[in-house]
Amino acid sequence: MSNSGNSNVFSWLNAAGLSKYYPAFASENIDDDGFLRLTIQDYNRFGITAINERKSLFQLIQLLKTQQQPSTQSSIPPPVSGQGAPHSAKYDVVDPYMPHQGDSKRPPPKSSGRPADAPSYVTGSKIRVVVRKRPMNKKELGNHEIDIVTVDTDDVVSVHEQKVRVDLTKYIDRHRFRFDQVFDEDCPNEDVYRCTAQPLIESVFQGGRVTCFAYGQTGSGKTFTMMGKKDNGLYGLAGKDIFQLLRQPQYNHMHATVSFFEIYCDRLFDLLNNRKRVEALEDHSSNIVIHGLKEFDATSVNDIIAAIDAGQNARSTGTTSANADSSRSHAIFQITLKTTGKGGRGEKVVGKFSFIDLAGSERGADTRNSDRQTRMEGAEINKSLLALKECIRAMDQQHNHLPFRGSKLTMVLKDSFVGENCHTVMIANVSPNSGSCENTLNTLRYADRVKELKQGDDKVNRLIDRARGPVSTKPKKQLVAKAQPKRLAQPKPAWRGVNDDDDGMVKEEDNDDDEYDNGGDDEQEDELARTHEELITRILDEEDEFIAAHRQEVEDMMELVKKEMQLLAEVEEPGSDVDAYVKNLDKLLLQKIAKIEQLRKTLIAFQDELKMEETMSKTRNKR
Ligand SMILES: Nc1ncnc2c1ncn2[C@@H]1O[C@H](COP(=O)(O)OP(=O)(O)OP(=O)(O)O)[C@@H](O)[C@H]1O
Repeated sequence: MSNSGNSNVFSWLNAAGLSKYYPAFASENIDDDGFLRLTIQDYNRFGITAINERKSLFQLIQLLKTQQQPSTQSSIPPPVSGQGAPHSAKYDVVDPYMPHQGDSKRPPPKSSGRPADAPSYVTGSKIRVVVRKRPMNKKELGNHEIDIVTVDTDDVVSVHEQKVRVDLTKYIDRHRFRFDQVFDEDCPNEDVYRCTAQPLIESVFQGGRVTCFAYGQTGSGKTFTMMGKKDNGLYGLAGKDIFQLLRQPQYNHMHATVSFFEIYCDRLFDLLNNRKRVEALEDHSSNIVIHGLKEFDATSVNDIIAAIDAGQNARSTGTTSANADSSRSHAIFQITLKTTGKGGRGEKVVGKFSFIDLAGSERGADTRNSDRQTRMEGAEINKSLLALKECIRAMDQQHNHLPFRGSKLTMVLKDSFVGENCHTVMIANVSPNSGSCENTLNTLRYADRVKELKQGDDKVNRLIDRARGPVSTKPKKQLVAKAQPKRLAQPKPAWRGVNDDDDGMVKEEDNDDDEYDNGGDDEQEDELARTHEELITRILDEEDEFIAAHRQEVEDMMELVKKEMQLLAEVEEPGSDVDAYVKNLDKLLLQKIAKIEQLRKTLIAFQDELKMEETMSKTRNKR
């Protein structure tokens, strides 16, 4: 087969107003003369019933155009997304576990064709991974970018990557991933909520810890999903259901509190208290307590909206320019249910719902940036996303040791990973435009990795066990770094993808051998990247220590200055002992010199680390 006709395909489809079908055409389908060779899948996809092996693109365009007419009484299903069921039915879920939900007329969810159609948390798994595609925006359409992401049946999402061969011919590399659920660009927040967070609300009243992450590149729709417009984001929708349940008599001994904080460069800032820095500390029972974090009582969804507005405002109007960009920090909004103690005393936490709007996933790749602050942010984001994946894995596989100390993000979420009644939902948001292809693939690979390790997947568990050896309480940095693709700082390599095969079947592709069988250059580069990222983490820790040492030095100096003033006052008294004055002053000056020298020594060591980091960054960029 030839692909010479393929270069014109896009312009033909574009001219016919059908450019969105372009990703569906693999180059192999086009003959020299512009005829298509259609597979059985294509027949199904386009609803072609006449068994004719060859069909001209023109004929196909006519067919597709006919299908697009709203008035057409055709029984042909829509060709690209939402095949089979009309869209409104596609995401509607009647959740048998939520009797308060009300609308019993809703049709059942579209079958995925897999045995377990019930939510995964009902079928035993503690994690559920879904993908949400956002619509193309005006800018992307204005730039004539193509929508390369299609949402297929059976919860499969496909990315049609445009590639060029060495002989400069173009072709499409199609990557397919299957998730628990995939939402297309027309799906409203309410449906995403109904299929992800809502079925877990009641478990929070039963002592559960539920965590809902929005993951994806900057601008892919994380905030849109979490916040929505007014109160139709996941935060607000969950709030509505929580308060509705709180009004029921069996829960009248409970009340809700909210807190909102962000993690920037491994440091915590309270978004409901002027972005004050707060600390995550481990108490004597190994619980993580966020010391100084403000919690506010919430009695209605309006309180939730007000808290979110205040927090978002604090996020975008922060005093430092660096962390003013929300895509560089993780935002954590928590609704905690507590028993109401007498006179406000003796409160006990019943359950907690945590929503996390994660930092832009592509920021983790910023470890090669020329600006040190950006490199630091990138390294911390990378570290936290890797640690998060490790913790979700450990939780789902019920490992005894949870590597929550791998980052502040996992540390503050410790209680959401341990215990029987913990559930996690990850919403991987993707942008549809061709310019975001690499980031979209990275997002899907990361999410795929989280999903792949769901409990019960014996084959994968075996792979992991082989790679891991004994379980440790620290994240396997070496393993993680080795698993990085050539662009090391990307959050996730293609451990396993689902690719198209000739027969059109979705096939699983194990790339596990590649993880451990890199070439020498790759290994060297991995090693360098790992050392570099470790150095960045160390610098961040040392920065805190240095600032603390400097503060201590200033306080000590003030003490010494006070003593000097005392000496001055004494020496100015008539008949003062000048020998004692000189002796004591000398002592004080020596102490001051010692303090300054000590601080300077620390400063020089810190400076050396910064220089080393700069050199490493340059070396990595040259490679
Ligand atoms: N499903 C959707 N439907 C309609 N518009 C959407 C959807 N998802 C995102 N958008 C729009 O796309 C833009 C980017 O979305 P959003 O700000 O949520 O991205 P983000 O991933 O949170 O980015 P950042 O990491 O910068 O915070 C916004 O203008 C938003 O309104």
